[in-house]
Amino acid sequence: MKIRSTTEEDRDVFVATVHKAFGRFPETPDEDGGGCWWSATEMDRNLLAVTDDGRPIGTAGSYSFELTLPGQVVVPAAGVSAVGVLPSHRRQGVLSAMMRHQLTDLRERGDFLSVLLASEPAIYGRFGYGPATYTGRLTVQRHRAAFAEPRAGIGSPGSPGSIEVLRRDECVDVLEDVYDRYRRAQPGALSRPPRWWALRAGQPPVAAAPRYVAVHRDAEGNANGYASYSLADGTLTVDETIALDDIVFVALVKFALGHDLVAQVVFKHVPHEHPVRWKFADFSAGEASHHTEWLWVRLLDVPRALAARRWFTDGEIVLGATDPFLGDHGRYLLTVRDGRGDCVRTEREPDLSLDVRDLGAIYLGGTAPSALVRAGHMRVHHSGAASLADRLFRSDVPPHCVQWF
Ligand SMILES: CC(=O)SCCNC(=O)CCNC(=O)[C@H](O)C(C)(C)COP(=O)(O)OP(=O)(O)OC[C@H]1O[C@@H](n2cnc3c(N)ncnc32)[C@H](O)[C@@H]1OP(=O)(O)O
Repeated sequence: MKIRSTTEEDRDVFVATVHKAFGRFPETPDEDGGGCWWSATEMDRNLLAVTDDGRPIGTAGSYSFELTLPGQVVVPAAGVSAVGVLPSHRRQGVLSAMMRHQLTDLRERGDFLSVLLASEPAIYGRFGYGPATYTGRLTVQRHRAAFAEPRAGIGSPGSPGSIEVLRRDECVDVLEDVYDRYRRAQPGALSRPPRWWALRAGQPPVAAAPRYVAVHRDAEGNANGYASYSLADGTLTVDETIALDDIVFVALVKFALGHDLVAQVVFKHVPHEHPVRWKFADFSAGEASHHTEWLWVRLLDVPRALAARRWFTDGEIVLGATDPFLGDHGRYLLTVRDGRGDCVRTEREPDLSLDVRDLGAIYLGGTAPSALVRAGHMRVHHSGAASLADRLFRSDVPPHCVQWF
């Protein structure tokens, strides 16, 4: 078996192989490639595993995304996707070989972070990825959806905005623009490169499936939020509610819950701790479900990654980090002053010892280090180390990602 990089000429064989691995059939693309999740794949970043006589048996791709870090820092991140090994060739180390090849390639390209969505959570920890953002659904029965008066008087119904209902195809430019402004301010969010919108790749509302979109505008008529939705059998399902502030978010939630001929509204991608649940007079009006990890993060260069994000508490910590898959072990001194982190290798004794996968999990501030200490995955070397790490690694805004890739 050998692993090789692909070019545009390999697109058909790459697409056929990944579909065979997933047991699915490639949809026939329409004229502009609409609706095919794989259409935006970047063939100069992909790998193909082939047998000695040249038959393809495995695939691994990566997109050139941007990721927003705590403190609204936007950095490049490789979005690993389209990973598959033919059912006839599994559990023989093909994926492990592709992961090693891919991580080495990404480092050589200068990437210091890679991210993915895992088809099964058991797969990627061994390769150094940890779950860093979480998502869930909020289902609200309309008859229970009375709103509480804001006790501080902020965000009351009179917010001077308007909503227009458009078909997805009538407002793609608006969606692209609002999403882009949203994701730059939201830790954990990924870019949706223009190519994704042009090719209608991914899932709705990027994919061209029929959708209505409630576009929210401010008093000057500038779009500052949207909710893309569909309605079937009395359930209105919102794919994503993207808002530039909380007042717009609530306006879109109210819009969805005000829709006639609807018994319940399912809001996808609303994390369980989202403040919108406090907006209901009955706290339990919104039923949280489908809580799951979403974006997995892998640090490819620990000092660069730690120096890239912003920090919200001054202090210093020594991390003893092991990277069993890439055989890279080290002690790192992180010093935070005025929001900036400086990270260097050190000989000092660690406060905390951890696997690089757990560093990926805590990196965006969405997983508390103390949870991983309590789970027995991180070792503290003195009694204050877990709370020190909790204070340091938290994010100003909880990380969240709605992008599917
Ligand atoms: C980011 C994405 O694209 S997610 C999509 C991932 N792809 C899929 O889910 C498609 C269907 N599945 C597959 O194609 C394959 O089963 C893969 C890609 C998940 C695994 O490929 P393989 O070549 O079989 O993996 P490989 O043999 O290298 O396994 C390495 C280790 O991971 C373990 N492993 C691999 N897949 C799984 C799994 N699904 N669940 C649990 N453990 C797994 C193996 O047991 C092995 O463990 P070991 O080192 O202790 O022996």
